[in-house]
Amino acid sequence: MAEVDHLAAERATARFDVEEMKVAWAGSRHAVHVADRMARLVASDPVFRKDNRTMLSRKELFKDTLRKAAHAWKRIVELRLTEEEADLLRQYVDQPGYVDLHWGMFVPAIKGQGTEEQQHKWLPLAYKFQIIGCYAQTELGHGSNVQGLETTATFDPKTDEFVIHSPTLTSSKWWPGGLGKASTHAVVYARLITEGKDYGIHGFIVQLRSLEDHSPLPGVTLGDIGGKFGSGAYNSMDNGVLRFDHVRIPRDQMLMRLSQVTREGKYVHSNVPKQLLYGTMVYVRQSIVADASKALSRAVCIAVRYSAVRKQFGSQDGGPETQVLNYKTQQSRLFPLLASAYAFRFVGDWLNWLYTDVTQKLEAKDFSTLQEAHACTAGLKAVTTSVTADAIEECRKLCGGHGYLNSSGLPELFAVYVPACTYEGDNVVLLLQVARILMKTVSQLASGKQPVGTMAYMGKVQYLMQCKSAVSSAEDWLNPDAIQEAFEARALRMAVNCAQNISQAASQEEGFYERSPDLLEAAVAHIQLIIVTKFIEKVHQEIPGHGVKEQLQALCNVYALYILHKHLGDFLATGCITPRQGALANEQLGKLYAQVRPNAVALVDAFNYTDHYLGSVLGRYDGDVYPALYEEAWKDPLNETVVPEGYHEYLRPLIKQQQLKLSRL
Ligand SMILES: CC/C=C\C/C=C\C/C=C\C/C=C\CC/C=C/C(=O)SCCNC(=O)CCNC(=O)[C@H](O)C(C)(C)COP(=O)(O)OP(=O)(O)OC[C@H]1O[C@@H](n2cnc3c(N)ncnc32)[C@H](O)[C@@H]1OP(=O)(O)O
Ligand SMILES: Cc1cc2nc3c(=O)[nH]c(=O)nc-3n(C[C@H](O)[C@H](O)[C@H](O)COP(=O)(O)OP(=O)(O)OC[C@H]3O[C@@H](n4cnc5c(N)ncnc54)[C@H](O)[C@@H]3O)c2cc1C
Repeated sequence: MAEVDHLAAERATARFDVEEMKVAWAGSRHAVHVADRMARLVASDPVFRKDNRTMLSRKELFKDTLRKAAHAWKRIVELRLTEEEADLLRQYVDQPGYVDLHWGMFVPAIKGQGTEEQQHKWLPLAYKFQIIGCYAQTELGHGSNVQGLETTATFDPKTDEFVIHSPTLTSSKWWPGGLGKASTHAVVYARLITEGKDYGIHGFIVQLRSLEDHSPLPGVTLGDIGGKFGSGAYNSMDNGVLRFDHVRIPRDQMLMRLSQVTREGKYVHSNVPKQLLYGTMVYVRQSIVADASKALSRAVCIAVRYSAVRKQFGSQDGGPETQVLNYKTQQSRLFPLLASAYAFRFVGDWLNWLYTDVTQKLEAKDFSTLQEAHACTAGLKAVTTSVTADAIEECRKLCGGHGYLNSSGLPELFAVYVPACTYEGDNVVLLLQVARILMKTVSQLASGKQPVGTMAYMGKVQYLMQCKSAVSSAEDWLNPDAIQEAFEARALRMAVNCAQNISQAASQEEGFYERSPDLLEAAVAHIQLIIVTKFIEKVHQEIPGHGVKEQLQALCNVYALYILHKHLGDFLATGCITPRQGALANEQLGKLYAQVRPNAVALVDAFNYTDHYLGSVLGRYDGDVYPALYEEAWKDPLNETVVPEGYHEYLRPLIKQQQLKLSRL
């Protein structure tokens, strides 16, 4: 706890129990305690220091990542941490590295697509780090179009092996994290060819490097793909390139849970949907939604605390300067982001529940919710990451000039975060998947088929296509039913409009192609409806703690009315609300901001982030920003010498030359 709390006055104005809000945010009292313990464990360990990260060269940064990963593993083993604790510890170490892909994709790919026998063989090795794995799907020529991958895995019945080969330059694996320098193994996605026939993409476990000296195995060419956006940031990750020259692996290293190749080379597909091959991506997409709320809440925490500390301009009578957080413009930019952080947190929890539920159903051979899981993970991944990336940049601007300094933590957070809009599925490509499912659902309405899950509202088509909002005062917008109906009507009408336009095209495919910009917007409207709905449902639950429910209610309304205001064109164009009702929503939004203002600092305190995890002099818990900024500046390598290197070569001769010229005048 800080000795001098420059934000004490702010904390004193909070009208709710912050400790109970921590529980609402984390999900349970247990979750708060575990997270707290792990965060402090990391913060107090000098090996996990990260304040100098942006000043390291790529090589130093990579070595630092290896050191931190090894140290984290040592602590996990020494302290006998549970899986939950270990995951949190890695999260608080907060440095992208090969372990993310090892635990996050390699292990889940084997769990999801390997037979029991294969899991039995490979998982213990992975669990003990006797092998390190990555997920090698994307190629130089194709990422989004998975069916377009070119790497081949040709079965050779003579030796009972697959021959893995990269036939072209564009078939080189390109991007997999952990591949460049660290991984010994990969799950490689390749076209399976047997008995002369191409059966499409399948996963194979392939060893890449020697377990003795880490050198590439014969036929394997691999390395790092080079520096990436920003200093520090994602450059700690060794995203890699990989080519195979007829590399042989035993037949039983094909992941055979979904389909098999027999000893004779016969291809057998189990009676399951082929999309289960994409299961690892679905799993990671749902984790990315939870991750979005973490990244967004970090940025918002920095911007809110700093905005409470920072003062600009005085009152007209020469009184004290105004905290920038008191400016209505600052509030209207910042509070929707604060509300979005909470919204993403709760929708992330719900998505995690949905994913678990679908997984259990799949194990019981019930595939009925597969489409729902795909639409929700793809759509929520796309919307939450796009919003978060933009929001981090907005938080940088909200912090003025100081936000541009590395010591604010925001440039690095942005650089680390933006690829989330691309990896695990480009956001536009994923939203078009949602749109495809929306169009399918609309086309089935006429046949009387009742949509289910998050599409169920479309079943109310008769009503939602013609309903008119009953809102007649700003307060009416506090009614969750009014919000829900407006969002449902907007999403449905946008989808139906798209479907009608597509039906006028020469073919469904051509119509979809022509209307894809509108389809994107319809998909976003549908996903925003899900986020609003899940927030409303959360607030309807019993939530203990003085004032906690009221604050969440206010944030829920901020989120919904902000989206309504931002996308007013959609709501008006589809006739769901009138311009007057739009203006009333904006009026209500202003009142809600005033309600959030005294609680803002406490609402970000409830994220319970240590100063180490935040990594920002502007976001310090104690608000003592200026001495910290001043001190940080002196740590820059440029300040190691008073006179800079290069002075004698470049500055002195220049100055002297000018002096000489002047003296000749
Ligand atoms: C590792 C991190 C761990 C934890 C995360 C925690 C925090 C995150 C922090 C950091 C993350 C760290 C690192 C990131 C690592 C990144 C890794 C990667 O990027 S791996 C590579 C990912 N690649 C992609 O995502 C590719 C995107 N493309 C696709 O998914 C598909 O090709 C696409 C869906 C676009 C198209 O597929 P295609 O087969 O061509 O199908 P089509 O459109 O015709 O659809 C056919 C049919 O299938 C249905 N469908 C498609 N996808 C799925 C799915 N996933 N599940 C279920 N069903 C699916 C589709 O709806 C259609 O159905 P119908 O036939 O119409 O019924
Ligand atoms: C930091 C990072 C880490 C990664 N880690 C891994 C990893 O561990 N393993 C792995 O296998 N891969 C990894 N990837 C690769 C990643 O999954 C792909 O980059 C991603 O799926 C996007 O594919 P792409 O690069 O082919 O983009 P492209 O598909 O080439 O996208 C280029 C543009 O085309 C547009 N576009 C493409 N198709 C369509 C369409 N049908 N309709 C409309 N517009 C379209 C996109 O919206 C985009 O604007 C990583 C990528 C990054 C950046």
